[in-house]
Amino acid sequence: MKIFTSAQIHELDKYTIEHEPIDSIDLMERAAKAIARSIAEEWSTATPVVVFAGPGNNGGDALAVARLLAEQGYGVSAFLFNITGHLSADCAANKDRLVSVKKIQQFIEVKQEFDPPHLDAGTLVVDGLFGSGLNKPLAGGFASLVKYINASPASVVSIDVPSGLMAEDNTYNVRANTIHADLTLTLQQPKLSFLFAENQHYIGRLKVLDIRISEEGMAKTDARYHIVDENEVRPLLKKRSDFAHKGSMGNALLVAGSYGMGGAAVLAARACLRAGVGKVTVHSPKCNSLVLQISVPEAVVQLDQEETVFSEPVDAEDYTALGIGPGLGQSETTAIALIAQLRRTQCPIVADADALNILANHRAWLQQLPKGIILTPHPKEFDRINGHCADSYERLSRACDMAERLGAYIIVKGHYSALCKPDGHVAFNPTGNAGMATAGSGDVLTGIITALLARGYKQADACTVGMYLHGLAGDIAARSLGKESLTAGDIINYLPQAFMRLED
Ligand SMILES: NC(=O)C1=CN([C@@H]2O[C@H](COP(=O)(O)OP(=O)(O)OC[C@H]3O[C@@H](n4cnc5c(N)ncnc54)[C@H](OP(=O)(O)O)[C@@H]3O)[C@@H](O)[C@H]2O)[C@@H](O)CC1
Ligand SMILES: [K+]
Repeated sequence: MKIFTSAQIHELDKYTIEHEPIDSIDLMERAAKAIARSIAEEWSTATPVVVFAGPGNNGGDALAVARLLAEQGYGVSAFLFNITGHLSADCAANKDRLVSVKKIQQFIEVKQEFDPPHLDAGTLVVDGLFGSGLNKPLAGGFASLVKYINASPASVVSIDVPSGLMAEDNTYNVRANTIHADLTLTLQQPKLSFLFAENQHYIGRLKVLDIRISEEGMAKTDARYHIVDENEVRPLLKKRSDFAHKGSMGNALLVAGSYGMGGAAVLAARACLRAGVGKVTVHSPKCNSLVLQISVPEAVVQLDQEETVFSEPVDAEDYTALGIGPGLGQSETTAIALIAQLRRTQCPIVADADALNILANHRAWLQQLPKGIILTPHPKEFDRINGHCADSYERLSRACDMAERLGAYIIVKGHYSALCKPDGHVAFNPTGNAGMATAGSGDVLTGIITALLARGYKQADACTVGMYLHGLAGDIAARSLGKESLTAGDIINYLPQAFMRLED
């Protein structure tokens, strides 16, 4: 699903009006009907409803919803904030329609002074102050109103966007002046800012309402961001030839593990095998010899000359992919071996965990990374490499810049892991759950992506399929085991079911 920016949504709105064709007031009515329907599904007509409408089309939606709910028998009070004396055309038209409906309990157009209504726990507030047209932080009376609503025990439904939240960049926004919704009914598609962890408590539950924005318009519009779905992943999966043998299914090299961190190498190797690779070799310090041989008998173990750390680059000529970093440690010996390994390796590479921490300690080396390298930082690792980011939007923007600058694929891991590609596009992964926030989960992802690269998937496809499978395996595991008890090993154990689901 493409994620359009506010400016693009505005254009698509116009495109739909011109090409469907439909009058803009009728498109608003379509949106309002979908919103009123969703409200009626959850709140009975016994619920007192207080609607707060702003001067733009978000307010227009809200006034139309007020009318529709009043017609259905709800007790509705509506407040329209017209401080500047200017309403959008469709907001003004809906004001007139609302006033002409005699069923509304109370309608007040606020021009100056405002005496807020009492909001108790049984009240439903419909927040239609601002949507995708918010262009600066809320201040003054609007900020006070938002704080008043947030402090009340009432339930809050936000139309399209919780008022005060920008649809994309909230880096310079005033977060205290943002509605905390229980439910956000967003139109057509989630907004970019909804995908960021720090915004979840403003949005509450999210429901996306289809208002039939022109399919043709959406297909024609290039979106920088999109959310991956199963239909995109299925055709990317490589079929196994009946004549496959282990030599034709990829030869992966994992450079992983140090003293006390042999488990990371084990997890990456097991995940790599479960992701369908023909052969895996694990290069690890001598101390991990036994643990690897016993835990992953399918893997070839290649021992470093050192007892406890990775110290010498490996000849990677015969391998079809390299995964490097899990449990590697950050000793200076390892750092030097790492950069030498990255420089001399010709096959596709995924670098994770301590490989990223080492790069963070030697930022000048970033320029020497081979083009097409895949980096898989979690937010803290990314900030270590790139410098502190104030929020997820800033981190995403910087990750995009870095991906373009280095010609790299950067997966910033999170609830919606974001794959930033060198061409500036970003793919968000929708699978996965909070149970996967557990040690070793990242090592498993590294193993999966290494396997896919080794099998011949292009970098972007290996990342997309790898993220999706990793999350899907975690989701299937969580259904059987619950989120609390989920371990990284469980993600590996459920990979077969994830593959089978996609191959169905
Ligand atoms: N395709 C779709 O998805 C459809 C979308 N629809 C709906 O349209 C909504 C977008 O409507 P919109 O463009 O009119 O913007 P909206 O959010 O109402 O605000 C604009 C007004 O707010 C003002 N303003 C801005 N910031 C401010 C601030 N900090 N403090 C004070 N004022 C501020 C701004 O004034 P300005 O600064 O421009 O003078 C302007 O007056 C969208 O969210 C959805 O609900 C549906 O109807 C149908 C199809
Ligand atoms: K809103």
